[in-house]
Amino acid sequence: MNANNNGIPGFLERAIAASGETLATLAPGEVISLAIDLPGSTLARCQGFSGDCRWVSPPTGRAFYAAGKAVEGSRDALDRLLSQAGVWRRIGGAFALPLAFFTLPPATAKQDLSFFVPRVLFRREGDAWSVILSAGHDGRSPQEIAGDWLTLADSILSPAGLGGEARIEGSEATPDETTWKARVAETSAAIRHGRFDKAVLARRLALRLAEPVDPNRLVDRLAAYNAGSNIFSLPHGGGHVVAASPERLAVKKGRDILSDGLAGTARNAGAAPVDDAAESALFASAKERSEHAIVVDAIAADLEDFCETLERPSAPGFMHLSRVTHLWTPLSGRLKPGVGLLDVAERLHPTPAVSGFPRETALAWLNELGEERDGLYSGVAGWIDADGDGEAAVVLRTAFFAGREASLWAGAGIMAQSDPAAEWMETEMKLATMLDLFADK
Ligand SMILES: C=C(O[C@@H]1C=C(C(=O)O)C=C[C@H]1O)C(=O)O
Repeated sequence: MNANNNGIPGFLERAIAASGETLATLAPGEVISLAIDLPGSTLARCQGFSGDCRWVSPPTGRAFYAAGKAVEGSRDALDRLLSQAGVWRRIGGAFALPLAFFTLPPATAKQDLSFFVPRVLFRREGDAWSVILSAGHDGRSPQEIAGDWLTLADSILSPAGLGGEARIEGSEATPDETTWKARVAETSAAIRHGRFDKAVLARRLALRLAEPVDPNRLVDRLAAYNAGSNIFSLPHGGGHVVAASPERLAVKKGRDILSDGLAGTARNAGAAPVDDAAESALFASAKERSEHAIVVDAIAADLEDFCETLERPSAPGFMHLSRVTHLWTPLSGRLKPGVGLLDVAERLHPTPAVSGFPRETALAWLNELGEERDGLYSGVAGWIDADGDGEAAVVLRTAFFAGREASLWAGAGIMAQSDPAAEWMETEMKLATMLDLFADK
């Protein structure tokens, strides 16, 4: 066992042994989650975590470190788990509700929601730590399940692997700069002809790395520079999606719901915390303000259907990030009884911040231009607990890593008066969030 574990494995072994009889009753279709509050601050001294899934949210003091999949599936299966306590049996743990991770595809794709419940998940809420061990019915004996939990727990509590130096050997932009700028001009012309109001054009930067990198290390480094964002790494399509997302599509706690209207971008040079001139120009720009208003109006219209009350600030504020500043309008409401986080996320996604407006016309236009977003860029990633509370983030400032290949994406909201060179610069600044991971190598 790992030297940094501070007696956690022994503690887990005893807790698991006490639940052995319940494990033996696991029936087909059921999931059992054993939630154990961990003693004191032993985990705070841990020198890094591993695993194949993590979610870190510095502003809330929340972090999840997870490994394995106890069960996975689509929205129906997740609804069944969430709605029937008898199907997702929870044992122990004062506050440590079990949880699932879920994703929605990129704005331009049409797949459904998918989810998984990790086998082992360490959960931090401020100073409180717990571990949630989950198992689906797969024919294994209680002893085998227990052994697997302990092995995975031990692997998570090991510092992240070295994983090579993140040095870039080569890169390729698709489409190239000239083609992308021409697309921007074409899009603005289509808007002036009245086809739609806004479209979010994106582009890909493919990197070839000298060696594979450990996504866990990337998350740690992103957290150091993007402390206001949700930073995560999720297993996806044979690799990992890593992101530092500034945009919360939906956050639900009890019946309170929150959604970020985020659109309109200026540079944030990084030398000073805030670039005042760029910020004032952003606020004063008719183009940026209407691009922003389209997003806020669309989110508000969708939330109205779900909410008893909805609050919406009359003017946007600013969200300052490591490389850019955005116009930001947080909307908050009280949900009607029975409305779930997944209902809200599925309705809002994709917002005009990542697709355009009206949604279907803008998406048809992107399709015509041949934009095929990969990884989870402009999709959604989130977590939901057994009470139905959780968070859905828009997958932005992101890259998909598989072996030595990385695929980075960024986009910009195109309006009638867009300047192709300025929009290209905006995508460069957005890409820099992920490129900064490699800059000092
Ligand atoms: C599309 C992206 O970001 C979105 C688009 C923005 C804009 O057009 O101003 C700002 C924030 C995000 O909602 C991206 O990061 O790729």
